[in-house]
Amino acid sequence: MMRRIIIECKEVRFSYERLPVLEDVSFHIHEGEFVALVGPNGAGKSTLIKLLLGLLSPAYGSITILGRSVGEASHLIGYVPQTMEHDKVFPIRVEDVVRMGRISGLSMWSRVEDEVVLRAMKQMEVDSLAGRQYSELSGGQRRRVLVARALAAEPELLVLDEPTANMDADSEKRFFDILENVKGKTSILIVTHDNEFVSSLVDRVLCIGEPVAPGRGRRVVEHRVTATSASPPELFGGKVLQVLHNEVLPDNSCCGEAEDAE
Ligand SMILES: Nc1ncnc2c1ncn2[C@@H]1O[C@H](COP(=O)(O)OP(=O)(O)OP(=O)(O)O)[C@@H](O)[C@H]1O
Repeated sequence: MMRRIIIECKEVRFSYERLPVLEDVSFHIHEGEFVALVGPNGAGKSTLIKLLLGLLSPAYGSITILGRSVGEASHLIGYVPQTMEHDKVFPIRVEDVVRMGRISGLSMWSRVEDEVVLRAMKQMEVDSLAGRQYSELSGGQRRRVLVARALAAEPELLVLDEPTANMDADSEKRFFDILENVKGKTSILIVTHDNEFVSSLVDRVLCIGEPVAPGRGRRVVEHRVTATSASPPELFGGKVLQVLHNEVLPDNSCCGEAEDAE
């Protein structure tokens, strides 16, 4: 049995007016997979995320979420943006921020809703902060609360855009340690430069590579993180990457130690 494909990009091409950004981008993310999206500055990571969220539309190709169009199914994605402004004097408790992830929870308070909110807070280890004011938290704690809010919506895919940007090394390590609680339970796509921590967590890496030809858009190359392959040498946080080609994974092949691709 094959794992469910949560999101699938097929031959996607996108340009901003005359600036080609992405071309022939094809990949998919399976249920429970933890995938990193990496690439040099300006390569098109944010553009790809906006395409997945339906904020931009491909000029060519298609993106589907559980077989449905992005327009129909973008609510199945829980998105945590890189920066989120907050009103420093607006009084709101951590638990209420997380509860905002349950849109129906605001109108229909029920025990099930409470359980989902509590579970999301526990997953991100912010349950002990539930009664604290959001504005009084550290940057790292706030970031975890926002991930908990996204998890409270029980998304099929959690998209995190550079979640550890501007965090100190300790908070960053704690964030990735805690994110391990979520691994395997929700599919995760993380945009990151933090190769060292992520290499121990991710199943696959999507690298936005070189333009397909001078003056054209860039392609995405898929890799699987594996410590066992003899070559190529160190490429990603001390682990070895193996190039994959849109491989459909069998049911038991992700969320654990990576196995050989071919
Ligand atoms: N709204 C826009 N209009 C025109 N060009 C844009 C727009 N947004 C981004 N670009 C350009 O598209 C290219 C890809 O940008 P994008 O923000 O997707 O890259 P990125 O990989 O997320 O970069 P970074 O790592 O610096 O955040 C860049 O050349 C950027 O200048």
